Amino acid sequence: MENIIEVNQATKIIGDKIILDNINLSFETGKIHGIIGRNGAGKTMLMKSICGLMRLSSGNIQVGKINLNEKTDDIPEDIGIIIESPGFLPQFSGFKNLKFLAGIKDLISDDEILQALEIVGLTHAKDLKVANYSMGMRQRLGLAQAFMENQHILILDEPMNGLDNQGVQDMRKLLLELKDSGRTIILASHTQEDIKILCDTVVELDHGKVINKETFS
Ligand SMILES: Nc1ncnc2c1ncn2[C@@H]1O[C@H](COP(=O)(O)OP(=O)(O)OP(=O)(O)O)[C@@H](O)[C@H]1O
Repeated sequence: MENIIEVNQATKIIGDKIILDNINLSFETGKIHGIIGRNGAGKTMLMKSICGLMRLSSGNIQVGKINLNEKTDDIPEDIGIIIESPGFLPQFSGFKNLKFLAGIKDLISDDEILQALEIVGLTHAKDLKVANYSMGMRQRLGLAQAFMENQHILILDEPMNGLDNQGVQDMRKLLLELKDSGRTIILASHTQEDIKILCDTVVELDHGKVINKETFS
């Protein structure tokens, strides 16, 4: 299998602080890749760099055909993202929120939005205001937003945050289904069990450095 993402000597310095320190990683297509590490290790910053939301100080990240380096402003199109809590407009329904977001790129139809809502189990709540969604429903809507335009890479920073036990089980099942549909998922988590159940590989960061890499399958 090919690697859909290659991180080469990626370094990020803010002020006098080294946030990412010469990171070299490759992420194989169609797998779930875990990123672990204590608070402040650099997980979110690495994910933001891969999405093109943060520019590297040196090194580069190849995402499909796009090369992200200290000079590029490109944002890879094929990436769906959950970083921090997904923000929605609470006064509008789940469907309207997705329609609004889909309207930015205008790539998908209402039917495709409805299909994404069905996959995450929100068909029954599609017309309910997001203000009345539970935390788990918002997380599901966040996931729908991340993959509804058929993005092949999903970057998910602690998507289980705030979910109850059932919500976590449902989210795990969804992530495995998305993997089975060919997506590549990068998942930051503080939960050992999520990593054990979901991930094919895991990388551990500490102080912006890779301190351990494992491949399970
Ligand atoms: N805008 C910023 N300016 C300067 N330093 C920052 C900025 N954002 C984050 N940092 C620092 O970068 C380091 C890595 O932060 P990051 O958010 O990637 O950690 P994390 O591994 O995701 O942690 P957590 O588990 O708490 O989410 C931390 O030391 C943090 O203080």
